[in-house]
Amino acid sequence: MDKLVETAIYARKKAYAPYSKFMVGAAVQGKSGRIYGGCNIENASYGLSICAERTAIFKAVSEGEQEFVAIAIAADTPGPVSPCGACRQVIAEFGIEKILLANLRGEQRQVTIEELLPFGFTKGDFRC
Ligand SMILES: O=c1ccn([C@H]2C[C@H](O)[C@@H](CO)O2)c(=O)[nH]1
Ligand SMILES: [Zn+2]
Repeated sequence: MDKLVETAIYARKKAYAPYSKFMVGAAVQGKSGRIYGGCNIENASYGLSICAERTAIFKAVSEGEQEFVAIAIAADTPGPVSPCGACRQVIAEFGIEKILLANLRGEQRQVTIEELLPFGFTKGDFRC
């Protein structure tokens, strides 16, 4: 199995999801080669919860990584997990080209950000 998917599955085990009980893991690889894992972290004030994808990307950025090779996302879903709109927007921000969606049954699908977020808002939209 792809190492990035394996890391996402491992990161999922750390999820803090007492409310939804839906555990998600992600792993992003920076151009430096380093891999950063992330999990979803929920809150009693539900809206403050953060997804696994954004945890992983924000961890990486806070470590100085701003260019990425790929991201993998994994959850216990019937098919490969589909990231939420907020995470699609953050993936688009960093132009991550290789996006691997996976589940725990070993099903995997590679998609592009254009497929996930067609006609998305980008920094190009407010530069005149
Ligand atoms: O791609 C996804 C979809 C959902 N979640 C989290 C948010 C919330 O904690 C829980 C249920 O939506 O799953 C993620 O982390 N990533
Ligand atoms: Zn999300």
